[in-house]
Amino acid sequence: MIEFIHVDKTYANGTAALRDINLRIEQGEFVAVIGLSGAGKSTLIRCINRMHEITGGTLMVDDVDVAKLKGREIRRFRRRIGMIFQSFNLVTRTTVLKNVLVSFVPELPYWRKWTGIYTREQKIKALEALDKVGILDKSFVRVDQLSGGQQQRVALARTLAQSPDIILADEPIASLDPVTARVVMDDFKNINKAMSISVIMNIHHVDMALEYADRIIGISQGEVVFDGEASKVTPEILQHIYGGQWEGEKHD
Ligand SMILES: Nc1ncnc2c1ncn2[C@@H]1O[C@H](COP(=O)(O)OP(=O)(O)OP(=O)(O)O)[C@@H](O)[C@H]1O
Repeated sequence: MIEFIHVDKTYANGTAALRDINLRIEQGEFVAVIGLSGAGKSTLIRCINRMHEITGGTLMVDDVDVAKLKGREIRRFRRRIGMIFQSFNLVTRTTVLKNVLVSFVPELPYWRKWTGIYTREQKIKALEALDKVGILDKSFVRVDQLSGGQQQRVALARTLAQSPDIILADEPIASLDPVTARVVMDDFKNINKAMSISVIMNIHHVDMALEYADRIIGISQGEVVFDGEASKVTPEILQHIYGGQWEGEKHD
């Protein structure tokens, strides 16, 4: 469970990105965070794994008070939380399998880190993760020979291999065409449902958010202005979230 209790985030330059956020996200939910550019979506997501520090309130992940973690505890805590970015963050000049195996590096003993020797179990786990996202046949292909959608699936497999409880996804389909975006969203949904991994996704494609997520959190100027089931979202609610600037989905 993720719980925001009166959470504020003010950046060093004085920008108040999050104001008095109160949220409770249960294990296994698929949540889409929507709102105008600059509303605070990315900040909200990145506070959960402490890529950003909150400046007020309390943020709990299960029984962990995230702000109180120190040094090695932060690294251990982050192992439970996968992060997917718009830009995939892969090493493109090496194979798919090696990119997934990288997720085990923090667990390796010192000497194995340098030699890059992974155990049989780790290799099997990596291949299983690639199978789950449907690209097992690409395991020995170099990442730079894959399409954008396939690369995002490698990133997803890398995250899955670390057996996370939560996946944070920061605009994961922003650079993909609509057909490929749908394939990647299907992967997220399958993983969410089959493995009960919570997915918290910051997404600009409102139609995709409404179709795939169970719950929508609408953010405007750092505040939660809507929190409810995706099926209950109306054009009026979207107008409210987007400050009257909602004109329907643009497909480009
Ligand atoms: N490192 C930073 N330092 C100062 N201000 C920041 C920083 N990162 C974000 N901000 C500001 O905080 C506010 C929220 O930004 P954030 O990136 O969370 O919005 P967002 O809704 O994710 O936007 P987008 O959809 O464009 O990614 C914005 O006003 C932004 O300019």
